[in-house]
Amino acid sequence: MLGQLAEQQPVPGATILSVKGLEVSFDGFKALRNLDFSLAYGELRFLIGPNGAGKTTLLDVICGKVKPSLGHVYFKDSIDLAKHQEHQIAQLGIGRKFQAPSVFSTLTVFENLALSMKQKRGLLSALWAKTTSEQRDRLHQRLAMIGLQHKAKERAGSLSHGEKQWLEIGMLLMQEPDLLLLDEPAAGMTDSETEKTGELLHQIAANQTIIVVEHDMAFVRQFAKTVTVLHEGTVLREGTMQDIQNDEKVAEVYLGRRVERGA
Ligand SMILES: Nc1ncnc2c1ncn2[C@@H]1O[C@H](COP(=O)(O)OP(=O)(O)OP(=O)(O)O)[C@@H](O)[C@H]1O
Repeated sequence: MLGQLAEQQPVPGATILSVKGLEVSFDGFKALRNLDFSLAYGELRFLIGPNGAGKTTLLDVICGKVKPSLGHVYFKDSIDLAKHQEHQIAQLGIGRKFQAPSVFSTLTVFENLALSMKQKRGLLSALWAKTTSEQRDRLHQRLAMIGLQHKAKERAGSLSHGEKQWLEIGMLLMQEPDLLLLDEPAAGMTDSETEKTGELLHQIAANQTIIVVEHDMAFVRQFAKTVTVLHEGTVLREGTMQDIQNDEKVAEVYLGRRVERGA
């Protein structure tokens, strides 16, 4: 059942995720309130907002970590995500990456990717099993995409922070998710790593849909097409970065709250 749903074909321009009237309550405190949000296949959507706006909570609801008290979250039209557990949602095609990179540091870059491949085998058998030529092709494609071909045989622990982040994105991609949820993917990166990360996100968005939670406004300005601004648990504004930058209400909620990089 889960597998069948996950294999539905994407319809270009159609909605992959639809959130309506979402409310999340933590001991009576409404972290999200009456939140509506929708996303089309192939979008690269940036989610911004001041501290405590509800960005992480929204991602937590989408990946099943937090359950809503009201409203609904539909994936690919008919899948009610609130009814599924976190591991089922991952199988349905939603991949989440948290801010800190988590890779197997004593394994090589290639082994980390191979372990993450979508497969029915367990972790250990996946490590020892021979990869097929089709699988090896996929692994090399991903290695090239994340720019780590030359480091395939190096231990992941020896990579720079930025490289570890790309490796983890590559590992997520090996699961072939339709929707990726990324939490501040460029945090702590050098300027050139940040640039490469933005380019990588655009490459990924050619085939998959991405939501990026981001605080770095210079990064958002450079790479975002559509931005959703959250404030006090609901959507304050949505539009192009230019619209958002010229919006008085957005300026007001940000004012004095954060020193922006490159602002
Ligand atoms: N498990 C929890 N229990 C109680 N309150 C929580 C919990 N998780 C989040 N909150 C509260 O919900 C609100 C939204 O938090 P959330 O982490 O989603 O915001 P955010 O926009 O991601 O903020 P930041 O940019 O600082 O990470 C905050 O006031 C936070 O303190």
